Amino acid sequence: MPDTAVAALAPDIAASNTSLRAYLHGLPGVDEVGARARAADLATRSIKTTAKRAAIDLAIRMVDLTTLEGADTPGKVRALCAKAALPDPQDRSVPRVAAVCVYPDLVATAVSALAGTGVGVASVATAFPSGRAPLDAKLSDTRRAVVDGATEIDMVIDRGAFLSGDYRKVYEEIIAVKDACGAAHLKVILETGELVTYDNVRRASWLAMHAGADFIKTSTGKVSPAATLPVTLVMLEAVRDFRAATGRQVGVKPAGGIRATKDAVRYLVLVNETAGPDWLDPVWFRLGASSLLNDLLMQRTKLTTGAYQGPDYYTLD
Ligand SMILES: O=C[C@H](O)COP(=O)(O)O
Repeated sequence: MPDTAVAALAPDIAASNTSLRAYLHGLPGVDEVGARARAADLATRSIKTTAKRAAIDLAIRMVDLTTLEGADTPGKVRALCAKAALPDPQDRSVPRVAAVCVYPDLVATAVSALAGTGVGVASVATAFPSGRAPLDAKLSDTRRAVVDGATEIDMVIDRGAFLSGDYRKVYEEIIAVKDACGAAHLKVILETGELVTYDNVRRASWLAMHAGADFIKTSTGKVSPAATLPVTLVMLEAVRDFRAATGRQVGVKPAGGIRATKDAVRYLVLVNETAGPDWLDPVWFRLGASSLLNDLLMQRTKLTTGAYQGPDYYTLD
Protein backbone atom coordinates (compact mmCIF):
# COMPACT_ATOMS: atom_id res chain seq x y z
CA MET A 1 0.00 0.00 0.00
CA PRO A 2 1.51 3.41 -0.91
CA ASP A 3 2.85 5.46 2.00
CA THR A 4 0.91 8.54 0.98
CA ALA A 5 -2.44 6.75 0.98
CA VAL A 6 -5.24 8.44 2.87
CA ALA A 7 -6.66 5.26 4.35
CA ALA A 8 -8.86 6.30 7.25
CA LEU A 9 -10.02 2.85 8.27
CA ALA A 10 -8.49 1.32 11.36
CA PRO A 11 -5.78 -1.15 10.25
CA ASP A 12 -7.63 -4.12 11.73
CA ILE A 13 -10.73 -3.29 9.66
CA ALA A 14 -8.74 -2.82 6.44
CA ALA A 15 -6.51 -5.83 7.08
CA SER A 16 -8.67 -8.40 5.33
CA ASN A 17 -11.63 -8.60 3.01
CA THR A 18 -13.59 -10.32 5.76
CA SER A 19 -13.13 -7.45 8.21
CA LEU A 20 -13.84 -4.87 5.52
CA ARG A 21 -17.01 -6.72 4.55
CA ALA A 22 -18.14 -6.88 8.17
CA TYR A 23 -17.57 -3.13 8.50
CA LEU A 24 -19.45 -2.20 5.30
CA HIS A 25 -22.33 -4.58 5.98
CA GLY A 26 -22.52 -3.15 9.49
CA LEU A 27 -23.50 0.27 8.13
CA PRO A 28 -27.19 1.05 8.70
CA GLY A 29 -29.41 -0.12 5.84
CA VAL A 30 -30.99 2.40 3.47
CA ASP A 31 -34.77 2.81 3.53
CA GLU A 32 -35.19 2.75 -0.28
CA VAL A 33 -38.87 3.66 -0.24
CA GLY A 34 -38.17 6.51 2.18
CA ALA A 35 -35.25 7.79 0.08
CA ARG A 36 -37.39 7.85 -3.06
CA ALA A 37 -40.26 9.57 -1.26
CA ARG A 38 -37.97 12.19 0.29
CA ALA A 39 -36.30 12.94 -3.07
CA ALA A 40 -39.71 13.19 -4.77
CA ASP A 41 -40.96 15.52 -2.06
CA LEU A 42 -37.92 17.80 -2.35
CA ALA A 43 -38.29 17.84 -6.14
CA THR A 44 -41.65 19.59 -5.74
CA ARG A 45 -40.14 22.52 -3.82
CA SER A 46 -40.32 25.76 -5.78
CA ILE A 47 -37.90 28.60 -5.30
CA LYS A 48 -38.56 32.32 -5.68
CA THR A 49 -37.60 34.05 -8.93
CA THR A 50 -35.00 36.15 -7.11
CA ALA A 51 -33.37 33.00 -5.72
CA LYS A 52 -33.61 31.28 -9.10
CA ARG A 53 -31.13 33.61 -10.76
CA ALA A 54 -28.61 32.94 -7.96
CA ALA A 55 -29.31 29.21 -8.22
CA ILE A 56 -28.67 29.23 -11.98
CA ASP A 57 -25.37 31.07 -11.54
CA LEU A 58 -24.35 28.64 -8.82
CA ALA A 59 -25.31 25.69 -11.02
CA ILE A 60 -23.20 27.12 -13.89
CA ARG A 61 -20.23 27.45 -11.50
CA MET A 62 -20.73 23.80 -10.51
CA VAL A 63 -20.80 22.34 -14.03
CA ASP A 64 -18.09 19.91 -15.09
CA LEU A 65 -18.56 20.54 -18.81
CA THR A 66 -17.99 17.14 -20.31
CA THR A 67 -17.19 15.56 -23.63
CA LEU A 68 -16.49 11.84 -23.53
CA GLU A 69 -17.09 10.60 -27.05
CA GLY A 70 -14.94 8.34 -29.17
CA ALA A 71 -15.24 10.99 -31.88
CA ASP A 72 -13.81 13.82 -29.72
CA THR A 73 -11.16 15.94 -31.46
CA PRO A 74 -8.74 18.63 -30.25
CA GLY A 75 -10.88 21.17 -32.12
CA LYS A 76 -14.04 20.11 -30.29
CA VAL A 77 -12.23 20.24 -26.94
CA ARG A 78 -10.85 23.73 -27.70
CA ALA A 79 -14.37 24.94 -28.55
CA LEU A 80 -15.71 23.43 -25.33
CA CYS A 81 -12.93 25.10 -23.32
CA ALA A 82 -13.78 28.49 -24.84
CA LYS A 83 -17.37 27.96 -23.80
CA ALA A 84 -16.35 26.81 -20.32
CA ALA A 85 -14.34 29.97 -19.68
CA LEU A 86 -16.84 32.37 -21.25
CA PRO A 87 -20.21 30.63 -21.52
CA ASP A 88 -22.00 33.59 -23.13
CA PRO A 89 -19.68 36.02 -24.95
CA GLN A 90 -22.62 38.49 -25.16
CA ASP A 91 -22.99 38.58 -21.39
CA ARG A 92 -19.78 38.65 -19.40
CA SER A 93 -21.67 38.50 -16.10
CA VAL A 94 -22.21 34.78 -16.70
CA PRO A 95 -19.74 32.89 -14.48
CA ARG A 96 -17.31 30.30 -15.80
CA VAL A 97 -17.92 26.61 -15.17
CA ALA A 98 -15.92 24.58 -12.62
CA ALA A 99 -14.05 22.30 -14.99
CA VAL A 100 -13.90 20.68 -18.39
CA CYS A 101 -13.90 16.87 -18.35
CA VAL A 102 -12.16 14.96 -21.16
CA TYR A 103 -10.40 11.70 -21.98
CA PRO A 104 -6.71 11.52 -20.92
CA ASP A 105 -5.29 11.99 -24.43
CA LEU A 106 -7.06 15.36 -24.70
CA VAL A 107 -5.91 16.75 -21.34
CA ALA A 108 -2.93 18.64 -22.80
CA THR A 109 -5.21 20.32 -25.35
CA ALA A 110 -7.65 21.38 -22.62
CA VAL A 111 -4.87 22.58 -20.30
CA SER A 112 -3.43 24.77 -23.03
CA ALA A 113 -6.85 26.14 -24.03
CA LEU A 114 -7.81 26.95 -20.43
CA ALA A 115 -4.51 28.50 -19.27
CA GLY A 116 -5.20 31.48 -17.03
CA THR A 117 -8.99 31.05 -17.01
CA GLY A 118 -9.38 29.41 -13.59
CA VAL A 119 -11.36 26.53 -15.13
CA GLY A 120 -10.10 23.13 -13.97
CA VAL A 121 -9.25 20.21 -16.21
CA ALA A 122 -10.75 16.89 -15.16
CA SER A 123 -9.95 13.63 -16.87
CA VAL A 124 -11.57 10.24 -16.67
CA ALA A 125 -8.98 7.56 -16.06
CA THR A 126 -8.61 3.94 -14.92
CA ALA A 127 -10.06 2.36 -18.08
CA PHE A 128 -13.17 4.53 -18.20
CA PRO A 129 -16.03 3.62 -18.40
CA SER A 130 -15.73 -0.12 -17.68
CA GLY A 131 -12.85 -0.08 -15.21
CA ARG A 132 -11.75 -3.38 -16.70
CA ALA A 133 -7.96 -3.22 -16.96
CA PRO A 134 -4.98 -4.33 -14.86
CA LEU A 135 -4.06 -1.93 -12.06
CA ASP A 136 -0.78 -0.91 -13.67
CA ALA A 137 -2.67 0.24 -16.78
CA LYS A 138 -5.07 2.22 -14.60
CA LEU A 139 -2.20 3.86 -12.75
CA SER A 140 -0.33 4.80 -15.92
CA ASP A 141 -3.59 6.19 -17.33
CA THR A 142 -3.89 8.36 -14.22
CA ARG A 143 -0.23 9.46 -14.13
CA ARG A 144 -0.28 10.42 -17.80
CA ALA A 145 -3.32 12.68 -17.27
CA VAL A 146 -1.72 14.30 -14.22
CA VAL A 147 1.62 14.86 -16.00
CA ASP A 148 -0.30 16.53 -18.83
CA GLY A 149 -1.84 18.94 -16.32
CA ALA A 150 -5.15 17.45 -15.18
CA THR A 151 -6.20 19.02 -11.88
CA GLU A 152 -8.90 16.41 -11.24
CA ILE A 153 -9.12 12.69 -11.97
CA ASP A 154 -12.47 10.91 -12.30
CA MET A 155 -11.80 7.18 -11.74
CA VAL A 156 -14.25 4.32 -12.04
CA ILE A 157 -14.40 1.56 -9.46
CA ASP A 158 -14.21 -2.11 -10.43
CA ARG A 159 -17.92 -2.91 -10.14
CA GLY A 160 -17.30 -6.59 -10.81
CA ALA A 161 -15.01 -6.79 -7.78
CA PHE A 162 -17.44 -4.78 -5.65
CA LEU A 163 -20.49 -6.87 -6.58
CA SER A 164 -18.65 -10.13 -6.01
CA GLY A 165 -17.74 -8.92 -2.53
CA ASP A 166 -14.04 -8.26 -3.14
CA TYR A 167 -14.14 -4.93 -1.29
CA ARG A 168 -10.45 -5.01 -0.46
CA LYS A 169 -9.52 -4.99 -4.14
CA VAL A 170 -11.71 -1.92 -4.74
CA TYR A 171 -10.34 -0.23 -1.61
CA GLU A 172 -6.70 -0.81 -2.53
CA GLU A 173 -7.22 0.31 -6.12
CA ILE A 174 -8.69 3.61 -4.96
CA ILE A 175 -5.79 4.12 -2.55
CA ALA A 176 -3.29 3.41 -5.33
CA VAL A 177 -5.02 5.77 -7.78
CA LYS A 178 -5.23 8.47 -5.11
CA ASP A 179 -1.48 8.10 -4.66
CA ALA A 180 -0.93 8.37 -8.43
CA CYS A 181 -3.02 11.57 -8.48
CA GLY A 182 -0.46 13.51 -6.44
CA ALA A 183 -1.94 16.99 -6.00
CA ALA A 184 -4.85 16.34 -8.37
CA HIS A 185 -8.24 15.81 -6.74
CA LEU A 186 -9.75 12.35 -7.02
CA LYS A 187 -13.40 11.79 -7.87
CA VAL A 188 -14.48 8.16 -7.49
CA ILE A 189 -17.26 7.07 -9.86
CA LEU A 190 -19.43 4.40 -8.24
CA GLU A 191 -21.53 3.71 -11.39
CA THR A 192 -24.62 3.48 -9.21
CA GLY A 193 -26.74 2.18 -12.10
CA GLU A 194 -24.81 -1.09 -11.79
CA LEU A 195 -24.77 -1.37 -7.99
CA VAL A 196 -28.26 -2.92 -7.77
CA THR A 197 -29.24 -1.69 -4.28
CA TYR A 198 -29.13 1.55 -2.33
CA ASP A 199 -27.34 -0.35 0.45
CA ASN A 200 -24.55 -0.99 -2.06
CA VAL A 201 -24.49 2.72 -2.96
CA ARG A 202 -24.01 3.55 0.71
CA ARG A 203 -21.31 0.88 1.15
CA ALA A 204 -19.43 1.98 -1.99
CA SER A 205 -19.62 5.61 -0.85
CA TRP A 206 -18.06 4.81 2.53
CA LEU A 207 -15.47 2.53 0.98
CA ALA A 208 -14.40 5.25 -1.47
CA MET A 209 -14.29 7.94 1.20
CA HIS A 210 -12.20 5.83 3.55
CA ALA A 211 -9.81 5.08 0.69
CA GLY A 212 -9.20 8.80 0.14
CA ALA A 213 -11.78 10.01 -2.41
CA ASP A 214 -12.05 13.79 -2.56
CA PHE A 215 -15.41 13.39 -4.33
CA ILE A 216 -17.85 10.55 -4.87
CA LYS A 217 -19.57 10.61 -8.26
CA THR A 218 -22.68 8.73 -9.32
CA SER A 219 -22.08 7.66 -12.91
CA THR A 220 -20.03 7.56 -16.07
CA GLY A 221 -22.95 8.72 -18.20
CA LYS A 222 -22.55 5.50 -20.22
CA VAL A 223 -24.88 3.30 -18.12
CA SER A 224 -28.60 3.72 -17.50
CA PRO A 225 -29.86 4.77 -15.01
CA ALA A 226 -27.21 7.45 -14.52
CA ALA A 227 -27.65 10.17 -11.89
CA THR A 228 -30.95 10.14 -10.02
CA LEU A 229 -32.17 12.27 -7.14
CA PRO A 230 -32.70 9.35 -4.67
CA VAL A 231 -29.25 7.88 -5.32
CA THR A 232 -27.69 11.32 -4.93
CA LEU A 233 -29.62 11.72 -1.69
CA VAL A 234 -28.06 8.48 -0.36
CA MET A 235 -24.60 9.76 -1.32
CA LEU A 236 -25.23 13.17 0.26
CA GLU A 237 -26.24 11.44 3.49
CA ALA A 238 -23.02 9.45 3.29
CA VAL A 239 -20.77 12.51 2.96
CA ARG A 240 -22.69 14.26 5.74
CA ASP A 241 -22.33 11.27 8.08
CA PHE A 242 -18.72 10.66 7.05
CA ARG A 243 -17.78 14.23 7.99
CA ALA A 244 -19.54 13.84 11.32
CA ALA A 245 -17.60 10.60 11.96
CA THR A 246 -14.16 11.58 10.69
CA GLY A 247 -14.04 15.38 10.39
CA ARG A 248 -13.18 15.13 6.67
CA GLN A 249 -15.50 16.69 4.07
CA VAL A 250 -15.96 14.90 0.74
CA GLY A 251 -17.71 16.31 -2.33
CA VAL A 252 -20.52 14.81 -4.43
CA LYS A 253 -20.95 14.81 -8.21
CA PRO A 254 -24.10 13.51 -9.88
CA ALA A 255 -23.36 12.95 -13.57
CA GLY A 256 -25.15 11.63 -16.59
CA GLY A 257 -28.55 12.62 -17.94
CA ILE A 258 -28.76 16.03 -16.24
CA ARG A 259 -29.90 18.31 -19.03
CA ALA A 260 -32.50 20.78 -17.72
CA THR A 261 -32.26 23.79 -15.40
CA LYS A 262 -35.18 22.50 -13.35
CA ASP A 263 -33.24 19.31 -12.65
CA ALA A 264 -30.10 21.23 -11.68
CA VAL A 265 -32.16 23.33 -9.25
CA ARG A 266 -33.65 20.15 -7.77
CA TYR A 267 -30.14 18.89 -7.08
CA LEU A 268 -29.27 22.15 -5.32
CA VAL A 269 -32.38 21.87 -3.11
CA LEU A 270 -31.40 18.26 -2.35
CA VAL A 271 -27.87 19.32 -1.37
CA ASN A 272 -29.15 22.07 0.90
CA GLU A 273 -31.71 19.84 2.61
CA THR A 274 -29.55 16.72 2.94
CA ALA A 275 -25.86 17.52 3.39
CA GLY A 276 -26.45 21.19 4.16
CA PRO A 277 -25.31 24.57 2.86
CA ASP A 278 -21.61 23.76 3.44
CA TRP A 279 -21.85 21.67 0.26
CA LEU A 280 -23.44 24.44 -1.84
CA ASP A 281 -20.15 25.38 -3.44
CA PRO A 282 -18.29 24.11 -6.52
CA VAL A 283 -15.52 22.98 -4.17
CA TRP A 284 -17.96 20.42 -2.74
CA PHE A 285 -20.63 19.80 -5.35
CA ARG A 286 -20.45 19.40 -9.13
CA LEU A 287 -22.88 18.59 -11.89
CA GLY A 288 -21.29 16.36 -14.55
CA ALA A 289 -23.04 17.16 -17.80
CA SER A 290 -22.43 17.42 -21.51
CA SER A 291 -25.56 19.34 -22.43
CA LEU A 292 -26.92 21.19 -19.39
CA LEU A 293 -25.08 24.47 -19.85
CA ASN A 294 -27.14 25.79 -22.76
CA ASP A 295 -30.39 25.31 -20.88
CA LEU A 296 -28.94 27.14 -17.87
CA LEU A 297 -27.93 29.99 -20.19
CA MET A 298 -31.37 30.10 -21.83
CA GLN A 299 -33.19 30.18 -18.50
CA ARG A 300 -30.81 32.84 -17.18
CA THR A 301 -31.43 35.05 -20.22
CA LYS A 302 -35.17 34.55 -19.79
CA LEU A 303 -34.96 35.73 -16.18
CA THR A 304 -32.82 38.74 -17.16
CA THR A 305 -34.63 39.91 -20.30
CA GLY A 306 -38.02 38.23 -20.07
CA ALA A 307 -37.43 36.58 -23.45
CA TYR A 308 -35.96 33.27 -24.49
CA GLN A 309 -33.06 32.99 -26.87
CA GLY A 310 -33.40 29.85 -28.93
CA PRO A 311 -30.78 27.12 -28.54
CA ASP A 312 -29.22 28.20 -31.85
CA TYR A 313 -28.16 31.47 -30.20
CA TYR A 314 -25.58 29.62 -28.11
CA THR A 315 -22.64 27.61 -29.32
CA LEU A 316 -23.03 23.88 -29.03
CA ASP A 317 -22.20 22.31 -25.71
O1 LIG B 1 -19.48 12.79 -16.35
C1 LIG B 1 -20.33 13.23 -17.08
C2 LIG B 1 -21.17 12.43 -17.97
O2 LIG B 1 -20.39 11.60 -18.77
C3 LIG B 1 -22.03 13.30 -18.80
O3 LIG B 1 -23.18 12.60 -19.16
P1 LIG B 1 -24.27 13.30 -20.10
O4 LIG B 1 -23.69 13.31 -21.50
O5 LIG B 1 -25.48 12.44 -19.97
O6 LIG B 1 -24.51 14.70 -19.62
